[in-house]
Amino acid sequence: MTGTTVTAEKYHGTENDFLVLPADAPVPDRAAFAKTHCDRETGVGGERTGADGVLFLDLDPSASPVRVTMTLVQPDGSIAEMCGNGARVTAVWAARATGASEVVIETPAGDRHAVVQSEGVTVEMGRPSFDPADVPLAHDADGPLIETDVEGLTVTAVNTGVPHAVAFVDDVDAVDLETVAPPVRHADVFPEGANVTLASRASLGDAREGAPGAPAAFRQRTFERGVEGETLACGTGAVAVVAAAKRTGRLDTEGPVRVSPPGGDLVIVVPDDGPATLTGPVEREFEVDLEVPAS
Ligand SMILES: N[C@@H](CCC[C@H](N)C(=O)O)C(=O)O
Repeated sequence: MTGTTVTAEKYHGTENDFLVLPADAPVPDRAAFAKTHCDRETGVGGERTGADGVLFLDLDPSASPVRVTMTLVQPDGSIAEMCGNGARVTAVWAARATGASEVVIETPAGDRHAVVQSEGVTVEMGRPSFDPADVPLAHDADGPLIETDVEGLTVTAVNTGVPHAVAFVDDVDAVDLETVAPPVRHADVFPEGANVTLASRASLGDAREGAPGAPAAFRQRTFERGVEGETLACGTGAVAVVAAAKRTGRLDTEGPVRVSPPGGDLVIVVPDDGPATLTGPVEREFEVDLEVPAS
């Protein structure tokens, strides 16, 4: 350790939790910073020790709408192309800094438009793609991967900013995700790896008190690449559930769908021909001074 500290903020979106730092914070080795402070046993303190990643945010308040470049450094030091819950956190962070309710978030997966309202933050998530080149799938894959066995799990592969292998099961809680997911996450068919997302139908009666109403509902669990474990929510995963449900004939709607990971409730819209949206709550937890590891 150098003895240098930086002030970070801790946020979560439906319990997918992140440290947030301005991009010009003096952190020469971002991967080392994320590995140190995201560790679930020895990382940053708080209600839950550690975090699911560090968001380095570069704000341009003079743009109209304001723009933020979002870089998510994950607990293993990798950089994710997109993060739905991280984008919601980014939008709230930018709104607090500028007073703006509309924010454009620049990500490696493209620009994402976000709107911050008291009832939740909505992020435009782009169009889900099943195209093998977009997921991406291995070059010898002969078409999209739809309801296909991969390492014992029947999955549908879709890119919603990052790759997801979605498996529909009777009960997400009955699956030992930490055992089932790693072979799929590392399967040869996914040359860049994949997040592994489980989904099962939920009845509307399962809605938590105060949850936004929606005509169809799924429960969701996701094992995330980069975290290398289950997170309490995954926004790109929630969009992947709805996109895969439509693609496999389980759902036929352009309207809102409630998707409930363990950390809360999200509302997803996947139009037949247009960008998906993700809506959900964001909370700012605290501010903390953290040591910067030597580079
Ligand atoms: N939690 C995120 C997804 C973050 C990226 C993922 N771990 C990957 O590497 O693909 C979300 O809310 O979308």
